[in-house]
Amino acid sequence: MLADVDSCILIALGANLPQAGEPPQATVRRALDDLSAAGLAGLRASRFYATPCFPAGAGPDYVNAAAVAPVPAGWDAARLLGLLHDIESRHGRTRDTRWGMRTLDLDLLACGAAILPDRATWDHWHDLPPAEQSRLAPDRLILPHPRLQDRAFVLVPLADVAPDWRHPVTGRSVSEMRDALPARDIAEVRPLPA
Ligand SMILES: Nc1nc2c(c(=O)[nH]1)N=C(CO)CN2
Repeated sequence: MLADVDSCILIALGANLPQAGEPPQATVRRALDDLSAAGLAGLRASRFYATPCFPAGAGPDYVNAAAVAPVPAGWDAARLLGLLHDIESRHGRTRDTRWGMRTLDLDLLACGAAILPDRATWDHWHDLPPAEQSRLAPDRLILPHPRLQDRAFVLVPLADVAPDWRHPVTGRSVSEMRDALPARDIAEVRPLPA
């Protein structure tokens, strides 16, 4: 268990298209290595999971994982987001592909207990439809991620590495948010053999 989950970043990883002849699982593994090599010392990764594409039928099954790492000294959320975008592009991610198809998707879920851009805006934005959120914050610097509490393919892996992290707005822990999801959603998130 990490000493202080409040000073950690939480990252969600997902991929459902092969990249350079390698299956999604290999891309996710490389992305984790890239994150460590780029300065996220002490990064810890979840197990890998096979998950049905959301929305249903929009593409092949995903491989999803999550990672947690202490925020490196002097780094802010914008620098972290820049790094995630860099690693996505290195692994063939283009920003115009269809929503259900990704060679690699790295989402910054949270940066410690930061609420960005600020509490009042977060309260307003997080209730908006996802398309409207993306329009208002194209760089996705709404933190915590507005859909963090909704998705089993995010919360099940995240509970492997940060079950006790608490959402700074709602006060709910990762394991509480996971347990609030429909059992059927959780059952669909299947651990892959190591
Ligand atoms: N199961 C699953 N479905 C998705 C995912 C994902 O990571 N996992 N990411 C998406 C685009 O961000 C769209 N749909």
